[in-house]
Amino acid sequence: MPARLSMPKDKLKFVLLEGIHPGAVELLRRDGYTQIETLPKALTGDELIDAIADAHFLGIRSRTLLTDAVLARAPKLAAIGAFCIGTNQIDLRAAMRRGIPVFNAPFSNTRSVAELVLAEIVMLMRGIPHKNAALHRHEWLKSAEGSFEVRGKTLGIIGYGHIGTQVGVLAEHVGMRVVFHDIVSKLSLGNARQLASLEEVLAASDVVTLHVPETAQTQWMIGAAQIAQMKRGAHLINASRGTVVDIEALSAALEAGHLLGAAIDVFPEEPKGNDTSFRSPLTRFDNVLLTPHIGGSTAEAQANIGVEVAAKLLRYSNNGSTVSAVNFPEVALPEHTGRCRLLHIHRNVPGVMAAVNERFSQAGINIAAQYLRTNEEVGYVVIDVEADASQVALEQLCSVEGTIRCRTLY
Ligand SMILES: NC(=O)C1=CN([C@@H]2O[C@H](COP(=O)(O)OP(=O)(O)OC[C@H]3O[C@@H](n4cnc5c(N)ncnc54)[C@H](O)[C@@H]3O)[C@@H](O)[C@H]2O)C=CC1
Ligand SMILES: O=C(O)C(=O)COP(=O)(O)O
Repeated sequence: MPARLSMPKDKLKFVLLEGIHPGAVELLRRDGYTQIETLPKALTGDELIDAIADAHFLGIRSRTLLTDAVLARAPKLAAIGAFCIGTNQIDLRAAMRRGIPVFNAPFSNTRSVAELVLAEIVMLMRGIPHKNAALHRHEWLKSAEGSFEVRGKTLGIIGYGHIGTQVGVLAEHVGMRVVFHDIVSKLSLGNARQLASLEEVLAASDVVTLHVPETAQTQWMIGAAQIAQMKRGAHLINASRGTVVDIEALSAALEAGHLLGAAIDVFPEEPKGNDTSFRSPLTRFDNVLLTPHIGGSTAEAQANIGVEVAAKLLRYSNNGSTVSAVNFPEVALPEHTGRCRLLHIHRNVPGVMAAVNERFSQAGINIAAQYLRTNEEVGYVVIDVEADASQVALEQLCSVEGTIRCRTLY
């Protein structure tokens, strides 16, 4: 039996994990939603399953793993908000097949990451992490050895997307030369140059910074062989995903003095919250600047993300719009004042739309407007009918073969 949702706002439950900004809660409340549960950390296992068992909308950040098995335990889930950029923590295809659109904030924290990386470039080139650690141990290391200006040095950017391009622009402002590698041919900003391969960028750079998403291709893409291709005395920055760099290989290169330093913000395994301790082979190196995945954690970014993603969930809940969903056919919709709106998510197989229209016609329901978008696996059709036909229309829709999910908006 496909999921059928047709409820007033105060019956719809939002669960927001991982300390999502209060601005999101405020926006939802202002719109009339009252059932909003918030938690400051990520959940796993039974705790996660219990928390989302009766949720209609779920908000997470980078830490909550939503596998198909987890999604299967949330039968009422209508949409997911990733209050961050990365969506690798969600099985997007499984969510799509279950009729659940996923929304994120594709650039609300871009600038925050870029600023942090710029600061790290300067800190690393001056050997500050090492000198700072020494001073905390009462050791005075006044020396120019291993300390360089960034002006005239080469920055290599791997992944020249939203963040990579911003980093490049900021780095040029302090006089750096910028080269980059991307799997896609990209418009170079400023004087940045796209080189022919990853190897060329690694070999040319004094600092290499990673800004790729987590994919099958980027997993462990920087290992012993790639680090060996970097210049002796270069620095590595990773504020992308923890699985992009082989930490053992990085440790070995630091131990051997091949790399002079590193700044690492993301780790293969990260604590679920601030009440859990952090362990990494990198904690033993003074010349490694470690930060607890805070590239996007600024007041500005979090406030913007809170409002942006909450607004996308609201739009989907109130109006049915899936514009900017990362895993779903995108349907942009006008207001449906005075009418009833039906949302129907179905498997994209021949005959579904014919069956929908036939049933409406047989039941004498007049369709005021119809909007359809499909991708290779699912179709999303939104149908506006006169308000008094809503119940019959919903019955008809839900019984169409191929239906994944249907819902009414008033
Ligand atoms: N540390 C933190 O707090 C934050 C980390 N992030 C991470 O940064 C990543 C990048 O963010 P954006 O720049 O907004 O993403 P984006 O999608 O705008 O850019 C990613 C770029 O990487 C390229 N790329 C993909 N696979 C590649 C490969 N195998 N080799 C080379 N290039 C490849 C893409 O073509 C694209 O140009 C996010 O996916 C997220 O994982 C994002 C925000 C905050
Ligand atoms: O936006 C992203 O992809 C990030 O990595 C930031 O994650 P966070 O919201 O800090 O858990």
